[in-house]
Amino acid sequence: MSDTVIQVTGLGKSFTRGAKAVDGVTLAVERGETLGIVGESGSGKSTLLRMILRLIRPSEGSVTVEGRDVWNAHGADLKAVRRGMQAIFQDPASSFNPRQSIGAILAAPLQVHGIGDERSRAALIGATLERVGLAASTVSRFPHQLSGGQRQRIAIARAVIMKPAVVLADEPTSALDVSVQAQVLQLFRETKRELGLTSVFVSHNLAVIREVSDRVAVMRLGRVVEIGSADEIFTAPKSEYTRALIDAVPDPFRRFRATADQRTTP
Ligand SMILES: Nc1ncnc2c1ncn2[C@@H]1O[C@H](COP(=O)(O)OP(=O)(O)OP(=O)(O)O)[C@@H](O)[C@H]1O
Repeated sequence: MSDTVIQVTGLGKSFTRGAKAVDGVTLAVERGETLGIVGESGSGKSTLLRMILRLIRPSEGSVTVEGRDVWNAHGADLKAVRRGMQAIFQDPASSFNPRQSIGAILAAPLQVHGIGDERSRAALIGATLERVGLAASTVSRFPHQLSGGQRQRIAIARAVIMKPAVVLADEPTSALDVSVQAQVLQLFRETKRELGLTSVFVSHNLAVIREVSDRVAVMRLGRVVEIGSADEIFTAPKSEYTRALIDAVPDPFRRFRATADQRTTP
């Protein structure tokens, strides 16, 4: 049975100058799945994600999350929308207050939403740090004292501590070294599975998208040119554009494509 968590319908955005950044996008994300959004720089991935997140107001179309109209919610509904949807961005250094300890950074959303008392919040923060592979003593540290990978672990902790239904990630590993990137992606996947989260994951990096996605939407010039299971997209892309994107990736993927071609050749 389908259980749609995010429904995007006819979503578009025109900035004052230039062509439409996002142009008539319709898609659905089912409970527990990760939809990867891939495409070249400027294809509209971040704008689409930010419209879902209620950060950029759409010029047209609608977004519902768990049945709530994100852009027309008020009062308790709006609070539920905000709480139910958390984000992870590329560079947490810029989204963390450098003067706040990690403990304060993780406590802030709980305080804003009036969750728990000081004691239960401290326990939850400790457990969440453990979940993301960091020592409980990290609470007394500051963002600049952590590595890029550790900061992204904090970003994941800050997102999941709210027990959201949905996590939206925009290039969360793009600023990290490849080996650290792999660890953070693995943590993202594990956390997502354990908590049953629904997610949308934006990246220009096909290898990253393949690693995390159940389904993949390929964007070009503000539109979705192709959407399908990760396997379909990577082994049997329907659109010429997707094929060209995959072929443009060096080595491992070219080999991968070659194998797929052999499989489809009688
Ligand atoms: N605030 C803004 N004002 C004007 N134009 C914008 C704004 N934000 C984005 N754009 C334009 O909208 C288009 C889509 O940008 P967007 O950042 O969504 O693409 P993207 O696929 O996420 O690219 P990247 O990977 O480089 O972030 C681009 O042409 C961009 O220049």
